[in-house]
Amino acid sequence: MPSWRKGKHIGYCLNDKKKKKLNFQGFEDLCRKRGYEVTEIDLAKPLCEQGPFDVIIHKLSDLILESSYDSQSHQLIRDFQTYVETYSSIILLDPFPAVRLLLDRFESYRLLQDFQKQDSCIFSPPYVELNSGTGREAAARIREQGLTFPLICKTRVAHGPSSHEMALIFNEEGLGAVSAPCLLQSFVNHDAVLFKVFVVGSSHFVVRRPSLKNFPRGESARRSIFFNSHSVSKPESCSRLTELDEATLESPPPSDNVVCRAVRGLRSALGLSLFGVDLIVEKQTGRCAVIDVNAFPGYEGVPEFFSALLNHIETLLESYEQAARARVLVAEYSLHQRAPQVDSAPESTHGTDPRAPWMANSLETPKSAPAESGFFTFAVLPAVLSRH
Ligand SMILES: Nc1ncnc2c1ncn2[C@@H]1O[C@H](COP(=O)(O)OP(=O)(O)OP(=O)(O)O)[C@@H](O)[C@H]1O
Ligand SMILES: O=P(O)(O)O[C@H]1[C@H](OP(=O)(O)O)[C@@H](OP(=O)(O)O)[C@@H](O)[C@@H](O)[C@@H]1OP(=O)(O)O
Ligand SMILES: [Mg+2]
Ligand SMILES: [Mg+2]
Repeated sequence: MPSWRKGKHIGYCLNDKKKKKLNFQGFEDLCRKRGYEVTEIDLAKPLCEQGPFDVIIHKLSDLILESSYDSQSHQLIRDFQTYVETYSSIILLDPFPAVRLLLDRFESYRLLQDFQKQDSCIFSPPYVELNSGTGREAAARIREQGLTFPLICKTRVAHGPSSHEMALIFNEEGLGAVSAPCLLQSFVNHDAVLFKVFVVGSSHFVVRRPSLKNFPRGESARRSIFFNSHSVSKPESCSRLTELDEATLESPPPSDNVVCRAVRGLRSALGLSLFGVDLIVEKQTGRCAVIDVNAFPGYEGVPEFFSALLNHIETLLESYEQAARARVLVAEYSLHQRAPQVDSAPESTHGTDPRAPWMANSLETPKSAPAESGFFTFAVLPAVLSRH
């Protein structure tokens, strides 16, 4: 067994629905088979009695959201965060600030707008944010921004049952029913096919799903359509809204190159390991649009999920161990350099030690490297450097 695996402890914290849906017991079994200790974390008990942990996997989205208005949840999240900060060697999948960003569509769509400026391989449909106000104000904002109907209305909160309630709006009158805070996004015709990209560390998997059918562009007299996103884009979804009115050829998926660039860019911008990106291909132009980003999605249709997750964890553990070893070497080296020279190598040897420049550079990389330079620079090395 490699040294970085020895005695390692993985904790996880998922609600019953998530555990059941993922059949998470299968992951526990896989981890134990490879020699890991695995513990389901009980948030009602002090974390320090359940650890120490090397890795913690969680989907605490419910609790993070509740923590903004419920004092008990607030305390639980604070305790969790304090624990993880105190034991900075813990690899947390995923960090709270990045998860929090995805719980708020205003935040995540702003990030997508910025992202499309850097890489035009994808676009994010234009939208307006509505914090408050009436339909009339919404109409004014839409005209101001030059958005055209149809529009899709999404709640600001991106997680939880009510966050999946949406509306398709075809005219100004329909705006009367929107309730803020929400956003109104341009509807993009895409032949009723959605591509879900499920990301696990440096791997990703593309799964085809049903999606909303095409609608004529421009304002029309049609009544608004209210729907739940889970009734249109789940593998088993069977809705009139996903039945195309016209016969079309099966849409090809976006190119590997586009998907890879989008995933790499978003992973780096978000600093997340476990997330999903919903892509659609615009019918008129063939351009690829990102319409949704989800923290720790369902991975349905990805039989390799557990092995990919464990491989990712092992990659992180191994690089943490390597970085820790490098730090020890650096510390030893500098001690050695400061120590009085007695009878060891001649002084000049220290100055020309080939390890020295490499180690100095490697330690400076995280501070100077741009965030786009990849997941390891963004998410792993800073944590590695603060580990010991
Ligand atoms: N801008 C758009 N243009 C066309 N169709 C869209 C657009 N945005 C969303 N859709 C359709 O609406 C569905 C739900 O939208 P979205 O993915 O934003 O909702 P969600 O509730 O966050 O989904 P999830 O369950 O993946 O978190 C999509 O699967 C797609 O069919
Ligand atoms: O479990 P499911 O398969 O329904 O997973 C869904 C997940 O529900 P969860 O709460 O159980 O994780 C949803 O989370 P919340 O938005 O509600 O946070 C969201 O991420 C969907 O995108 C996932 O559907 P998918 O995109 O994978 O099809
Ligand atoms: Mg979605
Ligand atoms: Mg979503």
